[in-house]
Amino acid sequence: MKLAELKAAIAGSIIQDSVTEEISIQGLQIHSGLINPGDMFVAISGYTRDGHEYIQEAIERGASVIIGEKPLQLNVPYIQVENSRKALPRLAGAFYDYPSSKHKMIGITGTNGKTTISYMLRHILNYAGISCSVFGTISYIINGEEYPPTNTTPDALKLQELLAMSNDEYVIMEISSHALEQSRIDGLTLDYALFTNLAHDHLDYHHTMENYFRAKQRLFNFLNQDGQAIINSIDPWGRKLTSILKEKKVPAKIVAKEGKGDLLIEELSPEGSGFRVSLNGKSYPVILAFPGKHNVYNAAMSILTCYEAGIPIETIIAALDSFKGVPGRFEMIEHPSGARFVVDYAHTEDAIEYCLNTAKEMGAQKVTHIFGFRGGRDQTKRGNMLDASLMYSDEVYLTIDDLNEVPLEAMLKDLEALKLKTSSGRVQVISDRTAAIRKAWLQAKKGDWVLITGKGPELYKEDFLLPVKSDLQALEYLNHEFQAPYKTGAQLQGLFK
Ligand SMILES: CC(=O)N[C@H]1[C@@H](OP(=O)(O)OP(=O)(O)OC[C@H]2O[C@@H](n3ccc(=O)[nH]c3=O)[C@H](O)[C@@H]2O)O[C@H](CO)[C@@H](O)[C@@H]1O[C@H](C)C(=O)N[C@@H](C)C(=O)N[C@H](CCC(=O)O)C(=O)O
Ligand SMILES: Nc1ncnc2c1ncn2[C@@H]1O[C@H](COP(=O)(O)OP(=O)(O)OP(=O)(O)O)[C@@H](O)[C@H]1O
Repeated sequence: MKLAELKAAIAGSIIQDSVTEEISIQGLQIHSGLINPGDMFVAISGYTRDGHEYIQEAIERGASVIIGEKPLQLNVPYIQVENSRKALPRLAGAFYDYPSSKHKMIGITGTNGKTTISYMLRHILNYAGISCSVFGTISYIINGEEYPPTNTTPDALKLQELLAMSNDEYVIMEISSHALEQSRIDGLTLDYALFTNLAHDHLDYHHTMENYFRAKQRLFNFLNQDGQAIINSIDPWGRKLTSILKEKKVPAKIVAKEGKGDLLIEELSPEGSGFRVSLNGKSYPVILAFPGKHNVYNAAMSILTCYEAGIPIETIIAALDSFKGVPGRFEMIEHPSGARFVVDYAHTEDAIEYCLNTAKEMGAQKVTHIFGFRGGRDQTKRGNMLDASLMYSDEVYLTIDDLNEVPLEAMLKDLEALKLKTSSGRVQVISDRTAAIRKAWLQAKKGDWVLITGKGPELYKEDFLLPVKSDLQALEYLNHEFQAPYKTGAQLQGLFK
């Protein structure tokens, strides 16, 4: 691509431009280590590092043009812009020929439910014969192929590259508040923008709930002219957003339980697997083999979005009937005794409440909750998460999700301090996550439910006692070992010491 075309995309934000000759740009990169000869390198001042410090490496690797935001004299063509992070989506959009315009775009934001809704939407669209890509926390699915994700929302460069790769009609994107703050989706226009809910999370980054909410609101600036907001107004922040959008005259459709709404949830069965929705004055029964009231709300958001996209309601309901669930979200495993083990990705107070409450409503007689925290991230939510856990469980094993470079001793000290604060006598700190799972496995009896939350399908970053890499693998391992006929109880005890 010609440099002139890329410069046109950032015209207005150029401060200094030493390049007069026409240059052909082979590729665009933000990481110096990925530069090939003839590429443009965009230096970004980051949160942990400064991309400008890697310009020399980029030049050595053959970068032909550098974009940055500092006044520099270089021996290669250099363009100084006001803000490199904001210039990046414009450059990337132009480089990949504005690929979002070739797709119907659905963006989903909110603290919880984004992944679940994106999987439900994909399932319904596919059922209706419509192809779609998904970019989110679990994976990037494009043209039917799965790719490991970098971030929940990819950076602006990766995002445009993925959009260009996709031949799918629809693209469903989870859009994190970080992405909205960091201009990752600048330049996109959305056909549908969904808001699920807001709960205490990521305050290490946003500091206050109001800031966090403001970041989420930005999503609705990306709606195209005919675009449609879809809001879960069962959530109080959703109701607040509805009023804000109304004032701004942004067209919004509303999911509600009672009162006014474009889709009303009626007659919710206690554990949530069966419910009715009312839409356009008609009432429809929906069967969802994926438990939890929270998943009813997710299904309602998906139904309304697909309905707005023109899929017949009968098709949508038939599709949901065969929806099997989402990896690591309320995944149930039966213990040989008949006890239930559940692996779930809950990592906020409200998600814990929903999950534990679902177990109660499904008949749990005793609930053991195994959960932990990620080192270095929002620590202000920990106490509330433990309170929520104690409200709905009989026994809590506090453990770790991953250390994230925090020393184990420091993490254990925090866990012990939390335990002391509760003074409930129902909390045990077990630093090794798999030891906690094993303890619960050995004690489980019919009627017991054990919920293991926080990691979902994610792989462990630490090495634990059991030779496994995830919560689900730990359960498979225990199931296998304890059913293997040639091992005596004593041998097994030895194995796990
Ligand atoms: C705090 C944060 O959000 N950081 C994000 C940010 O990183 P950054 O730009 O500050 O990167 P940096 O490491 O400081 O480096 C600065 C620049 O130097 C460049 N560099 C660096 C090293 C080198 O050798 N050469 C080089 O050129 C880098 O490519 C970068 O351009 O921009 C990067 C590109 O978009 C993101 O990958 C990165 O996400 C980090 C990994 C992260 O953990 N982010 C989390 C907080 C996040 O974004 N999470 C949300 C989901 C939240 C949720 O709902 O659960 C998400 O969307 O994933
Ligand atoms: N609508 C909802 N309301 C509250 N909690 C929910 C809702 N949907 C899912 N959850 C809980 O949140 C967890 C994460 O769900 P999901 O992965 O769908 O959310 P997410 O927004 O994609 O989260 P993340 O961005 O952290 O990946 C689930 O395992 C469940 O415990």
